Amino acid sequence: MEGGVDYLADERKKAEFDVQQMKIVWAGSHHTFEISDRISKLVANDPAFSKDERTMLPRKELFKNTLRKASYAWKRINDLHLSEEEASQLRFYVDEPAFTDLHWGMFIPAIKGQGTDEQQKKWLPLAYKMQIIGCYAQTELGHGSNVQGLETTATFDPQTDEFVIHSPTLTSSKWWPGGLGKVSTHGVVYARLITDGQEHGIHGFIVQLRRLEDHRPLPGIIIGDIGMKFGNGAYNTMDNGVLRFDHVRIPRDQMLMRVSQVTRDGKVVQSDVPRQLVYGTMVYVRQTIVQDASCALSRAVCIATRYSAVRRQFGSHNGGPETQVIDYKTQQSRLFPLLASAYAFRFVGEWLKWLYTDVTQRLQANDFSTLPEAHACTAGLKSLTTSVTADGIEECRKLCGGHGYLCTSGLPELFAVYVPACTYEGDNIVLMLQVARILMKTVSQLGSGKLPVGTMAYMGRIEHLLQYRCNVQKAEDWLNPAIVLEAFEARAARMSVSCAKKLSKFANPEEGFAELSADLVEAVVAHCQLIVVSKFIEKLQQDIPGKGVKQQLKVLCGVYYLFLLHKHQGDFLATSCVTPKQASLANDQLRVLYSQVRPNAIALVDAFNYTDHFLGSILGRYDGNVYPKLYEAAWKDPLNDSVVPDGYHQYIRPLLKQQRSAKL
Ligand SMILES: CC/C=C\C/C=C\C/C=C\C/C=C\C/C=C\C/C=C\CCCCC(=O)SCCNC(=O)CCNC(=O)[C@H](O)C(C)(C)COP(=O)(O)OP(=O)(O)OC[C@H]1O[C@@H](n2cnc3c(N)ncnc32)[C@H](O)[C@@H]1OP(=O)(O)O
Ligand SMILES: Cc1cc2nc3c(=O)[nH]c(=O)nc-3n(C[C@H](O)[C@H](O)[C@H](O)COP(=O)(O)OP(=O)(O)OC[C@H]3O[C@@H](n4cnc5c(N)ncnc54)[C@H](O)[C@@H]3O)c2cc1C
Repeated sequence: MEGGVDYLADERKKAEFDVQQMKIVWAGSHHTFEISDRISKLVANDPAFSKDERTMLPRKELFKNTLRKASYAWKRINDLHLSEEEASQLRFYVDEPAFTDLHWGMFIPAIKGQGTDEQQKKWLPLAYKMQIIGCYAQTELGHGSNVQGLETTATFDPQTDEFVIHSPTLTSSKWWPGGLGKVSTHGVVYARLITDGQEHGIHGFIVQLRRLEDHRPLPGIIIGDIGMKFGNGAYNTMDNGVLRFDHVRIPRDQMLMRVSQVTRDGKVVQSDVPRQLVYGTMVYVRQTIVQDASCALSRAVCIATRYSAVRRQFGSHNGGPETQVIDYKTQQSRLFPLLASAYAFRFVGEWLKWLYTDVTQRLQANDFSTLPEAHACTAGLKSLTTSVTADGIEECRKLCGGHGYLCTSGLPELFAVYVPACTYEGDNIVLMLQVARILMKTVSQLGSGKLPVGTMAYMGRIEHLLQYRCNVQKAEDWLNPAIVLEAFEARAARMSVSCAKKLSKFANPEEGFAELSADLVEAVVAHCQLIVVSKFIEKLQQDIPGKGVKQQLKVLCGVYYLFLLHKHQGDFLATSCVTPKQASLANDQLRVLYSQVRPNAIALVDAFNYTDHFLGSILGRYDGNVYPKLYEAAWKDPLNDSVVPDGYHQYIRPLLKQQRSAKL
């Protein structure tokens, strides 16, 4: 803290709950809090992990710096004998996208999920020790969303017992895989399997890309980086790559064979495992992306909340201090729903992690029954949470006024790094449409006696939900979770049923689906919001220790669902789930809740336990010492290295001279 002064101390004194206990709720457990707290400080206190100049560095220097940090991080992980959990926290707090994300986050999970026991035994030890570095090479120049449209081929050659990996067209070039451009030695490459002239769909293959001796591409391989991406610094620390194969040969046992096997004589044998498991790595990563959304949103909210308490504009009485901008109701109505969303996404992310772990255990026991539920939840929640988070970061920038636009606010880089989350791991609309298919299938089966399960179980009460009338009579009734849940269930069910009815009028269901796709996406949003609301309410049913902690979470939960109700009141009114009067009462109650959040706002963002290093924001500093630090930082800009700028003699002086002579 600057000179020990805490400019936000008065704000911190207003807190009505035990912040330390809230930190544990946010972290998930004492255990995860302890690891996250220790590792974040370890990173923050190590100058080798400084990120001060990231937005100023030219690409080559930026990238080399990322390599240095990744290699140093690996050294620290080994020197300190960190566990897998600690190592992953260390990478997280280093806070710089790098090839290691894809190595640990996709390459290894792909081998674990789609490789046979022997393949895992052979490849995983090498990958765990980073003796090989891998990427996930699925997307191509011509196709990303449409995985079945990928063009790279893997043709089995029975003569040599090898696959021939080939890029037959320009559009079949692999394009986008992170870590591919300059670093990876290996990739899990997705390609169309061809044996004996017949196609057998998309499969994953482990392909060596670069020589381990000198890092040069293997014969037949062209490989490079795809170029600069959005923003300074930001995601440009990542070497997203392009890759082409010219008849590259790999041994047969490098096809990932858990889902299907190719025998020595070229026969394709399907195992009991459903073919969708080829998409399994994406399910895993989508689930981590939901958890990551709460991190990114909470970061932006932490910056905007602290700065809103520091910043004063207008409202001085008799020469007294001006009003803190956080006290403006408009500021609260934009900021507090995002604060509540950060907590909501945290809890739904926690639940999704549980769901994913449960599905994985079932898969190991050959129980595939919950795979569609896992697919629907990860796809839908990934879309919902990343869209809200990307928009939320931008809203936080606006909430910080002009200073939010400075790189030193941390918000521009956070936005630039985050916004591709709406696209990678499945374009958000494409994923919503996947959920729409599952919703429509569920509605169509309602009369058949097959009861919907999991997050679709509410559809089983369809008769009741179609008859439902909300009985809210006064604003406080909206604090009753049972009333809220039913209103959200009825809205989601009615929107789905309405789409299903319209769909049934089309002779060709695919045509109908395409025609109604915008309405379907709205129905999916309603369904996914219901999941988030219900998981927040479930969280509140747990035993949550700590003075005032549960009460604060109840307030945030109320803010979350009432804000949604207000924002989407068109849906609620059009489906007759609430009356105009009830919608207005919901908004009255929302204002009451905002005033309850206000004294706790700073403590609620302190509970994220972010170090100043991780936040990387002068506006979000823990001590609130914003102005002197902004002023100081301006002088560090390279443009201020000299009083007279480079180019003065060439461009400014002749201009000024010309104006002088024109006047004379
Ligand atoms: C990665 C980093 C992770 C951790 C790093 C560690 C530390 C860092 C710290 C924190 C980071 C935390 C989080 C991550 C943050 C950053 C991430 C960093 C980098 C990002 C990497 C991004 C990588 C990629 O983008 S990889 C490429 C992803 N590509 C896609 O997602 C493509 C999208 N398209 C598809 O999924 C499919 O093609 C489709 C589903 C749209 C269509 O498929 P198909 O043509 O087969 O069509 P359908 O007929 O519709 O479907 C057939 C049936 O299959 C079912 N289905 C579809 N998908 C799945 C699935 N995934 N699982 C199960 N089932 C599925 C479908 O329902 C149909 O079923 P039915 O019963 O027959 O009807
Ligand atoms: C930063 C970043 C990192 C990435 N990392 C990797 C990686 O490591 N490995 C990898 O393999 N890939 C990676 N990708 C690729 C990524 O997975 C794809 O870009 C993503 O899946 C979207 O596919 P697309 O680019 O084909 O989009 P497109 O499908 O071309 O989308 C373009 C537009 O068309 C719309 N659209 C497409 N299909 C439909 C439809 N059926 N109905 C309605 N609208 C539709 C979309 O909504 C979108 O608006 C990365 C991408 C980015 C941006």
